[in-house]
Amino acid sequence: MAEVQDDINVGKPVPIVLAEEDHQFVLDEEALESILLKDDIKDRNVVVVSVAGSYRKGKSFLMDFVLRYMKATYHLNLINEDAHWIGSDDKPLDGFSWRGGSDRDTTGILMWSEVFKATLDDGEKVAIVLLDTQGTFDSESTVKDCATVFALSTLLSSIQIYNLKFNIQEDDLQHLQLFTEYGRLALEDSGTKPFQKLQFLVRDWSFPYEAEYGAEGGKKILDKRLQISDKQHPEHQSLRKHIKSCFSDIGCYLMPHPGLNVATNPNFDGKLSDIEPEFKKNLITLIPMLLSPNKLILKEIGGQTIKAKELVHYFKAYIKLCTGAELPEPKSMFDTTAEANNLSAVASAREVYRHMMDTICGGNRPYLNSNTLDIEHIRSKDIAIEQFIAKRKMGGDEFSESYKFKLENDIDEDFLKFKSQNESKNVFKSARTPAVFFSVAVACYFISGLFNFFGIYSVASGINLIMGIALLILIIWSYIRQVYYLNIYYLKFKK
Ligand SMILES: Nc1nc2c(ncn2[C@@H]2O[C@H](COP(=O)(O)OP(=O)(O)OP(=O)(O)O)[C@@H](O)[C@H]2O)c(=O)[nH]1
Ligand SMILES: [Mg+2]
Repeated sequence: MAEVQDDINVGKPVPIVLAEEDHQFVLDEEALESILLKDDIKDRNVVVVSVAGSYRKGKSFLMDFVLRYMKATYHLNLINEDAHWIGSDDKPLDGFSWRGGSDRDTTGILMWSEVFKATLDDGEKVAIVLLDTQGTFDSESTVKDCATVFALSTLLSSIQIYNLKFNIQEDDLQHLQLFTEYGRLALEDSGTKPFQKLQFLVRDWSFPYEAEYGAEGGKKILDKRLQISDKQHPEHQSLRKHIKSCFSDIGCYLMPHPGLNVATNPNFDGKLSDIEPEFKKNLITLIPMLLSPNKLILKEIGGQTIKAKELVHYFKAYIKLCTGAELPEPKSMFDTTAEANNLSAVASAREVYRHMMDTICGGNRPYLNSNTLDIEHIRSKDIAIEQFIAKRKMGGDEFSESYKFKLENDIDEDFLKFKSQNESKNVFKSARTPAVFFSVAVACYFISGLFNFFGIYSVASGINLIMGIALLILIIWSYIRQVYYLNIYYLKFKK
């Protein structure tokens, strides 16, 4: 066993996606290439295992046991020695950095420097990559940060472990929906399920009398949580449909509590002797269940397996997409609700303005002089803005200030339309065009008469021609105007 333990010291966690101070994520291409473009790795198809979920819930701790399994199974070929991979009782746990305490530890995305080589049952030689990720919802990360890390790791992994504590709650599913939707936006729709295996992992499951620890119990709970029925609110139904449509395989495992030493002792260093035997027993079931050679899932994108060297390109492409301006910014539930409140208040206030102006200077109202129109505009605008301010909205005055500004702009835009509609009703102005052609025709008539009088018939007939053209244009102009107004009245009537 000492052999297994010592060998764990080979390899180290390498930050691949770095979290910068200004909430930007940067890919360390050199580090990524140094791991994935090794000669003996780059042409192998990859299996990518990642863990994600909220911060301080034992993700890195779990990945270190995964590492022990990987070392023993794929490095030392101890496949048949069942539980031996877990190591001796007195060895501290190391690998990906983990620790106690309430502040976040892991940031960005880390990749284990050693890629494990495995041979599948059909003889195919593959490479296994391990990722540990920054926890979501710590006090320093924005919703966008959380969505970026979660989406990236889901996009790039073939097995995503969704690490939860105590239970699968509705908000866990809502966050999963938000983050996977964000990831799905980055993908082109290929008509297939965009992601592969999602493994819910419920830590500190406290109700074994209801559903036993392990995958069987997990399935019971998962089926219950993801069940869709007609009695459910449509919001709950669509959430569940969304999750099911995103992953080709979804499983759940219920883990027992690891004991008070693990959870509360500041000097706990990961020794198995300090961990509850039930927890250890379940680690021995869980990890091979996901990662033994016959359980490995090759990473696929758009139905195609991916080689290690290609994974480098996907990392580059996805990070560019997730950090660029193309994707909409995911927001907190509060911001989203406050925004929706404010936008609907803007829309109804704008409607008030439009309605008032319509009754004053709408299509079927007579022409108003521009002074009166300006006064009516200011009056209607004031009433609309008062209504916007009076409407109850989430987010407070400061939040709604920018929406008030938007309302003012929208109203000013509407006013320009009302103004030009009003102008078109000005008989003097609208008669300007036909008047010009009419005058040309009358002038031509007299001038050609003059030339006829002096017997210069050729010039007179040229001028007659111009007169004819002017009259023709006049007729076409009146026809077009008539059709235009008939259309407007028809559309209004239809509304
Ligand atoms: N209650 C409980 N604590 C655990 C479990 N597994 C690990 N821990 C403890 O949880 C603490 C945090 O472990 P980490 O692995 O660093 O947690 P993390 O999720 O990686 O945290 P971040 O990197 O900050 O996101 C440590 O004190 C572990 O001893 C578990 O299953 N249950
Ligand atoms: Mg961690």
